[in-house]
Amino acid sequence: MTEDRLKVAVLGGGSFGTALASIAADNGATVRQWLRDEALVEKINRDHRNSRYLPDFDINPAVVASSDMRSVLDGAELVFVAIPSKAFRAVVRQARPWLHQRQILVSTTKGIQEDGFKLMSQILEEETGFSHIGVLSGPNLAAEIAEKQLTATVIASDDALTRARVQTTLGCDYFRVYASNDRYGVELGGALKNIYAIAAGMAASLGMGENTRSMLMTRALAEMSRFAVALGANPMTFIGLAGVGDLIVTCSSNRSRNYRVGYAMGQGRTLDEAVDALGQVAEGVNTVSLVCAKARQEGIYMPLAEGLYQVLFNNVPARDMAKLLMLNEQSSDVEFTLSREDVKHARRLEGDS
Ligand SMILES: NC(=O)C1=CN([C@@H]2O[C@H](COP(=O)(O)OP(=O)(O)OC[C@H]3O[C@@H](n4cnc5c(N)ncnc54)[C@H](O)[C@@H]3O)[C@@H](O)[C@H]2O)C=CC1
Ligand SMILES: O=C(CO)COP(=O)(O)O
Repeated sequence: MTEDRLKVAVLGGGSFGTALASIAADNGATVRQWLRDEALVEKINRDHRNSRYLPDFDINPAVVASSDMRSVLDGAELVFVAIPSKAFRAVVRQARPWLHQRQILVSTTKGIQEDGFKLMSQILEEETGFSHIGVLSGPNLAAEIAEKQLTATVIASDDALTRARVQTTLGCDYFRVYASNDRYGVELGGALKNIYAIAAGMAASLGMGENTRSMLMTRALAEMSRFAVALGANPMTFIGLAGVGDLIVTCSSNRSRNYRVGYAMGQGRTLDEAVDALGQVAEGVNTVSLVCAKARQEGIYMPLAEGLYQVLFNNVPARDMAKLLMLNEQSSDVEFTLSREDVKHARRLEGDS
């Protein structure tokens, strides 16, 4: 009967890759997980725990870890790539000899590549030329998934087979997989929200209140949507799980690594100290630089992202920046329901005042 089971490969031995591997195994798939660290491979296969990234949770014992990329990908029909954005392309290139047209490739990574401002599924497309490509994104703290807390996610792809296969492979009584055909919007939402999670962590550790957090999240959503519209994406996607849903969870939880970086900085740590103490990837640190550069280049108004950039990289104290922003911004509330002309007009008035 084993031959009938779907074969799933997960590239990446971090917390999210591990949580997804375990769900797929719970659902009856044959799951292999690739990671570089031999010692961790042995521990996962022996103890059925990822002691480095998810130490408190059992993994389904059917998940087999390996550092041999070829054996992990051999026969895999569905491949999840859960590798931080900085290493994403290199790992896909390493995998390329064992990838083939019929496979479904899904990125779970919420980041942007500097060169060409590429999202991860675009890298999958460029490196393989395959047609079954998707993105998994949503309010998905890995530790909560491992706890089997009720969770929802989005599989976004213009390919119906990719959407359906991921829904059946991961969907279960605690994990709901919604489908979207807006791959770009879903992926952009996941990357952008990390910026505001850092700002929310910072605001929390500076003792700012719930009104502040609510304002921050809502204006973040306006800013994300504005950026998305300027890049040709559908802002309506941002009112779904992969936009506002993910924004809420990462701006509210100290389980979010981006939030934790902001929190540590609010306590007086430098960016380097905060990132070192985390010991994992907080994609928002890199994303804020790339998004601000893009926004400046395209003339997109992004005061929150720009303010965070100044705090992170130009030593502007967070509290001073918050005061400055309060004086700066009094634009329209729900901007993406306005015409672009109205938005420009409001912006001109703001500039005059
Ligand atoms: N952890 C979470 O709660 C969630 C994470 N994500 C996204 O998933 C992506 C992966 O995240 P996690 O699994 O949490 O990552 P992680 O930070 O826990 O671990 C990343 C994994 O990638 C490996 N890695 C790093 N550089 C590598 C390289 N050059 N070659 C091979 N392997 C390398 C690390 O050794 C580690 O196994 C991130 O971009 C994140 O945005 C998405 C949803 C939830
Ligand atoms: O994207 C996430 C939850 O949806 C995880 O956020 P962090 O990368 O900030 O931990």
